[in-house]
Amino acid sequence: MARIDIPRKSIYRLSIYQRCLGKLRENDVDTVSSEALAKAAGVKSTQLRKDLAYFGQFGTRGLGYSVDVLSNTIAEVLGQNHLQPVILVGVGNLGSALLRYGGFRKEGFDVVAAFDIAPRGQAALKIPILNLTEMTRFIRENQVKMAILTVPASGAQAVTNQMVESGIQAILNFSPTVLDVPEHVVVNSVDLAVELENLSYFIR
Ligand SMILES: NC(=O)c1ccc[n+]([C@@H]2O[C@H](COP(=O)([O-])OP(=O)(O)OC[C@H]3O[C@@H](n4cnc5c(N)ncnc54)[C@H](O)[C@@H]3O)[C@@H](O)[C@H]2O)c1
Repeated sequence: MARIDIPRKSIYRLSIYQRCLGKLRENDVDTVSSEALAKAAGVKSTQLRKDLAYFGQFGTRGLGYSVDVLSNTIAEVLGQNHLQPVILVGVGNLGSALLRYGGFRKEGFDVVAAFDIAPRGQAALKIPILNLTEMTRFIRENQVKMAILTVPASGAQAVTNQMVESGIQAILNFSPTVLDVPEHVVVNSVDLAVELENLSYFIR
């Protein structure tokens, strides 16, 4: 499957479809029409069909999609069939708040360790908080491919370089800086200020 040719927004929407399918599963619903699933996901049904067409032929005309088959396929595409190990770097206010959140595991992500230049023991966090000097060895030994970056902007690029050299291929970046990474590495940046700014436009 040529992942490269699939638009990133389609991959985002797969996660949204997967959440809707999860709710249908909880309610013991076996099949769903593309219109109903699209409506639940907040997209047009043409968009849904186009997104799913990247991954094969689903659904039967008039019958809709099998909730189980579609959900399992999306899980496979998104790599949710096994727990994905993730590390976090920068255990300050934001980093430790994220580490205290226990919900990533049920979404398929296992935050296995966190790193800091000045690690402080935080028993409540339940995972090892290690010195940054141990990061490369840890990533290689545990074949970690994903990282969450919550260091100050000044250190973000250097940490990123070290992560990428060690084998990290996907970074969820909270640092307010544009990261320079090689082509095979994907960065998703989150900036709550941008989101707030966008909302503030609509309340005028
Ligand atoms: N994207 C967002 O919406 C959003 C929201 C809040 C904060 N942030 C950003 O997240 C980052 C962290 O914010 P915070 O409030 O948690 O800061 P903080 O100062 O509380 O924590 C930063 C932590 O990173 C560690 N650190 C510093 N340099 C490091 C390095 N080179 N390698 C490893 N660890 C290092 C520090 O020891 C500290 O524990 C900042 O860049 C901030 O701007 C982003």
